[in-house]
Amino acid sequence: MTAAYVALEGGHVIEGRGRSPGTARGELVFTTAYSGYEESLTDPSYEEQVLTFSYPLIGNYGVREERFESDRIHPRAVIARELTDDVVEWLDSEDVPAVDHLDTRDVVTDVREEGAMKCGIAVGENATPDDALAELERCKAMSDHTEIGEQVSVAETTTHGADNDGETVALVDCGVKGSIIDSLVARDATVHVFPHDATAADVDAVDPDVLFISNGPGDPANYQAAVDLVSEFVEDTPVAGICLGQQIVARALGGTTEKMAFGHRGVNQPVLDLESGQVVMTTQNHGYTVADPGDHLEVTQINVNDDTPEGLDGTDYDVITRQYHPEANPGPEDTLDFFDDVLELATAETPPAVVADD
Ligand SMILES: NC(=O)CC[C@H](N)C(=O)O
Repeated sequence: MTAAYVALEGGHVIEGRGRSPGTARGELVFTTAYSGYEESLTDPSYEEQVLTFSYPLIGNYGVREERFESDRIHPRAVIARELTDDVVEWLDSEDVPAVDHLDTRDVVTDVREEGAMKCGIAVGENATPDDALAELERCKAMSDHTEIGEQVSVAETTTHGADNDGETVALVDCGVKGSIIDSLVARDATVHVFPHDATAADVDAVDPDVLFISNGPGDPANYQAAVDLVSEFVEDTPVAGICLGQQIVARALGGTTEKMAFGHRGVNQPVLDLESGQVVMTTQNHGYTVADPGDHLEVTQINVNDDTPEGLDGTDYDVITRQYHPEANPGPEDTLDFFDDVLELATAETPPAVVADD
């Protein structure tokens, strides 16, 4: 075991036990999820962040690739009270620094009180507090990661469920989780996954029944191409979105987004559906929120803890979005029917088949 230091914005340095060596910097956030570490670590929405697990033991059921949401680990570094050897081996194999044996209650309390903050990490035989402080010094604010979409998106368009008979989905990949694509393909959709900066002509070429904006890391203000795409399509094509997708859709329709103090990350965030009065448990991972939905969207679901918008519907256009993660990986499966609703919206817009009248 080696030395490990975590330098927090403001200069406070916490000492821990080094498990996977290296230096890193990023926005310090925490998740309260007590399982699902494989899904969280491979969720592209954690790009440029340092993930603290508030649950004290991480790795107790091993590491299995079939649970991965993408092909790599996205947080820049990982902090937990206790990491198992299995998970450390995985982090080490991808050069992701890891620290344990520190009081994560202190880290979480700091983030809750001060908000998500920059941090610097140094782990290794000769690591020093100054190395961690030097990383902190170089850490950018999340909103300054203007090219973050490029870091996580596909380079070329790919197609999933090509042999399916259902709806055609044009999914804009701003850092999509694999289980979102799987949820659509399992419902017989053909999903064309486009780079985050796809043009209207690219998307038009597949004649989509619905334009779907994915989840993804960073500030929605840094995804102007996707915002423009929504504006161009929304009059004629149904639009759906998850998490970053909800934020992008709101920005495209005259709404605004803002940074939250420390965000929502966990698997037991209660959400109230304003029409049915039903509360569902949801899985979440976001640090921004829709501040004002604008004139073309209405809030249909809210977070029970802080009233922030969790679901939006179009008032003038066919639009449906969620701030939480209905694909529920990890998470309770209360919300999977979102994908049925999206495909129903898409079906409704499909012009009736022309039947020969002979
Ligand atoms: N999971 C997501 O799509 C996250 C959205 C956005 N990056 C946020 O932090 O709010």
